Amino acid sequence: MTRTPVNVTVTGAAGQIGYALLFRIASGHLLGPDVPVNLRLLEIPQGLKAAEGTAMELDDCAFPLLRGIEITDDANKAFDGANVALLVGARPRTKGMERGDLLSANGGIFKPQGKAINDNAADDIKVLVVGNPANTNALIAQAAAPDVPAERFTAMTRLDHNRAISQLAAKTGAAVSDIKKLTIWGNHSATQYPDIFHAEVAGKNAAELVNDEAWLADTFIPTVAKRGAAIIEARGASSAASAANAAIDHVHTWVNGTAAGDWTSMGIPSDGSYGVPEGIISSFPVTTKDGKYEIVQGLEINDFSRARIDASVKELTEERDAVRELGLI
Ligand SMILES: NC(=O)c1ccc[n+]([C@@H]2O[C@H](COP(=O)([O-])OP(=O)(O)OC[C@H]3O[C@@H](n4cnc5c(N)ncnc54)[C@H](O)[C@@H]3O)[C@@H](O)[C@H]2O)c1
Ligand SMILES: O=C(O)C[C@H](O)C(=O)O
Repeated sequence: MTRTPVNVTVTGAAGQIGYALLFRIASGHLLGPDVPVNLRLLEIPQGLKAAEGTAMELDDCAFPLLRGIEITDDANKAFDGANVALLVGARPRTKGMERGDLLSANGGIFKPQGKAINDNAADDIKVLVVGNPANTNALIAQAAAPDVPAERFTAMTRLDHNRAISQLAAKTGAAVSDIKKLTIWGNHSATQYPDIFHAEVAGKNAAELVNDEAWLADTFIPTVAKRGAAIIEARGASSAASAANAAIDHVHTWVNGTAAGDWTSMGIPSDGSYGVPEGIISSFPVTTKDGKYEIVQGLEINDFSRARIDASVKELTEERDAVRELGLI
């Protein structure tokens, strides 16, 4: 049976994440090995020529699943009929710059893109915001798209989730595939809280196995939360291949489901669960099935976790208030 191609729009297609992302989408890693795709690449006018070069390379791969590529600087065209939108294009943080500084610079990008999604995308559109500050950019885009169900707007904390798995595997000597039920709470920023109290390492509770609160507080949490800055310091540019990989993981899991006995982390509009104010886009533990996600309920939150979740949520509410004052939501 021939499947109808899925329209996947990528903004910032000529950037470094775009370059690491597009080839994996076209080769079937985003949606599955039997799902054909049409790529729509949105760039600013200065980025169009480089996007055309990337499209030439995509052609040269002769990917069987890639049915078409369109390149444009017009958001209405880029999101026309889009089923999946990866909002990557933004101004990356550079050395010494705090993510809060990016709010106004990036707000101007995500409001019009949210409106273009509202007016043009397919009814089943799923949006992942990667461009920083990702959670609040997702909120801006979502607020500009009142006709799209709010839960379709998500922000990427999967890179943080993957980083935390890798650090925990290194500490315990376990394989990454043995680590389950890890959670990133809050903002994709240095205040995020990677939580191992419910995580399992080969079926054993991770926090009990590690049994080292000093390592948790002084090594694990800061290493995961500041990894983005450490990569900028080392590479002179923000993470690209690992970010693209996490974007692939996020959408693949959203569409294809979480494995039994595991969950993932996604930045999603809060429904008030775990005391996170309704409406802000915060990272939660979620399971996914049939293209929908649900927050994992009933987890006991200890005092150590509560203080850290609250701190990250406070930052998110401050970002929301700031963009509200700027008239962006
Ligand atoms: N959420 C995460 O985990 C995570 C991880 C890594 C990077 N990021 C963020 O992803 C974003 C992109 O990173 P990058 O390294 O690819 O940056 P980059 O500068 O290499 O590429 C960004 C691209 O976006 C384009 N662009 C800018 N404004 C645009 C607009 N209005 N419409 C369409 N395209 C536009 C630029 O022309 C450029 O080609 C940054 O904000 C970065 O901080 C997020
Ligand atoms: O913080 C950044 O700008 C870098 C990126 O979000 C990352 O986590 O690698």
